[in-house]
Amino acid sequence: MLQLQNINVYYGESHILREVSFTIEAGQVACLMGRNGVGKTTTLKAIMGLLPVRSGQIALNGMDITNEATDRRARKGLAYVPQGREIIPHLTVRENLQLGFWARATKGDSATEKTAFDEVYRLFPKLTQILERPGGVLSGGEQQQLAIGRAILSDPKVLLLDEPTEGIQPSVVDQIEDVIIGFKNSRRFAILLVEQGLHFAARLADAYVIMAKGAVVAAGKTSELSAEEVKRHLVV
Ligand SMILES: Nc1ncnc2c1ncn2[C@@H]1O[C@H](COP(=O)(O)OP(=O)(O)OP(=O)(O)O)[C@@H](O)[C@H]1O
Repeated sequence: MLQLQNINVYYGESHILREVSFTIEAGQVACLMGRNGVGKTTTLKAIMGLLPVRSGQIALNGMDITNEATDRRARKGLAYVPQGREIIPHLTVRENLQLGFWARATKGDSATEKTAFDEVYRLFPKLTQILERPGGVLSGGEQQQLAIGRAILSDPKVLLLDEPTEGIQPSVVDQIEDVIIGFKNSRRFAILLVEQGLHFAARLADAYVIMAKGAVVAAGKTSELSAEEVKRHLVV
C-alpha cells in the first residue's frame, strides 16, 4: 500500500533521513518508534510531501508519488494528523471538518456526506456540542479529536498519526486509543502510528519500524519484537 525506498531527506545541509525503507500493507497498523529526534516526524512529513526528498522513492498503491504536491497525495488517499494537530484556528469545528471532506477524491452525494460526518460524530460525540466554536479555542484533546475526524473524512487509504495521545488528558487518551483500535478492527485503511513509548504500540500494531539517528535499525512483526531491541532503541 505505502512503500518507502531508500529515502534521504535534508534540512539544509543536515542529513536527517538516511536510506529509510519500509512498507505498510493495506489495512495494517504499523508503528514507527524511536527516541526523541531520530526522524519520525520528518519521515511522516516526507511521506506527505511537506519536505522534499533528495533521493529515494515513495509509492502509494504501486504509484510513484515522490514528486507529487501534498494536496494531490491527500486526494490519492494519504491523511495526516500532525503532532501539533494544525487545526485552522479561525475556522469553526464544522468548517475544519468540511476541509477533510473536500480533500476526498470522490465526494459522492449529500447522503454520503451525511454518513461520513455522522461517523465522526459517533466516534467523537463531544464535537457535536462545539461545532460552531473556532478551532483555535479548543482544548488539546478536542483539537486532537477534530484532527482525527478531519483526517478520516478524507476517506484515506493510509492514515498517518504523529503521537496522537501526547499531552492529552487521560480520559481523552483512552477514547482516542479506543477509536484507533476500532479503525484497526475495521481494516478500512492502513495506519502508520508514531509513538515513542511501547505500551500502546505493542498492544495495537501489527508491525513495527524502529529508527535511530535517521535510519531504520529494526523492523518486523510486533509479536516478534524482542526485549533486547526494545532495550537498545526505545524509551521504556
Ligand atoms: N526545521 C528543522 N530544521 C532543522 N533541523 C530540524 C528541523 N526539524 C527537525 N530537525 C532535526 O531533525 C531531526 C529529526 O527530527 P524529528 O522531529 O523528525 O524527530 P522525531 O523522531 O519525530 O522526534 P520527536 O519524538 O522529538 O518528535 C532532529 O535532529 C531535529 O533536530
